[in-house]
Amino acid sequence: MKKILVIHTGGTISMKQETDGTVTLSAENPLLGKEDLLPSDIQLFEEEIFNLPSPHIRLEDMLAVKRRIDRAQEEGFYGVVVTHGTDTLEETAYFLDVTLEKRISVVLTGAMRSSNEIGSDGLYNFIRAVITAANADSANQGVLVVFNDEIHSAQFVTKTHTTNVNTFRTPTFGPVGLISKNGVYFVKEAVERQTYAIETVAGTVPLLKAYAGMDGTMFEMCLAKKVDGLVIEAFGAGNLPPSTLPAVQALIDSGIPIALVSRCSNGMAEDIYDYQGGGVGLKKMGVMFVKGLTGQKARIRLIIGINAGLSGEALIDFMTV
Ligand SMILES: NC(=O)C[C@H](N)C(=O)O
Repeated sequence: MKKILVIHTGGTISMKQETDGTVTLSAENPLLGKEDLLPSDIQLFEEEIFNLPSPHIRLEDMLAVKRRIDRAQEEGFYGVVVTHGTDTLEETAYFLDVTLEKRISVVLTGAMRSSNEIGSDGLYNFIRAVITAANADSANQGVLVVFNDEIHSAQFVTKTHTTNVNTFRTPTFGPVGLISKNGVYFVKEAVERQTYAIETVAGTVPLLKAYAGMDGTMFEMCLAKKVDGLVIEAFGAGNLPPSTLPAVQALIDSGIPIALVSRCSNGMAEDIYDYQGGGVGLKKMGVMFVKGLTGQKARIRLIIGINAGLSGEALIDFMTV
């Protein structure tokens, strides 16, 4: 028997549609008691640790999920499935990927259509996630996200569509595997990663997106608020308008770590352009170029780095791997 722990956290997968078309929290989780739909060698243990729409999920909640999975590893579970709202699912998945010293499979899933909507994807995704968690190859992968018969790594997956069931994509690198009618197939090996077992998630780390004509106002506000770190979604390969530079420099001078990603949905930020505001100058100023992560994941990473006590060169190494 393969014992799989299911941690329900809420989201559309556990919601229902009202007669007026609005979608709300359901008092009873519609996924409970579906073991009959699974292969007979899988035994489910389900816990509803919260029932939150995922815009309500905080870093503290992600830490609570991580701690429950730590215990599950000690309790001898074969794997863990986390059901979660899709809005912030990628952030929780990435948080777990960087903080869990993982020895068993960990799979996140959710739904785009609530439990009683026509074509609801919740139960289907749930069953496929459990089957993936029970697969022998899944433990060797990082934290996984299963949607619509695709398996994605937590590191690069992102929600790309507001309502489509095929919303979770991995833009630059593609999925790591798929679930067919007969089995689970991985086509990529997991990238070697170092994990950081943090105990706190303190700190204010805003995320700013660059736009044409941006000036230093938002950066000055961050300085005035004494933020603990900042993530910038810069243009293209990693560039900013010249008018932001004095404020960016002031933040760096006051010791606030700044990480930079691209606002493009494909590729990675690099120091290529050597004009005013270009990546070459930003890197020389001390801005950390993060490879391939979205802004929201770079923010999770910077908070983890800060709470792991990293600073200076160690923080740069952690952020720029
Ligand atoms: N599809 C979903 O789960 C979206 C919902 N707003 C949530 O994240 O909780």
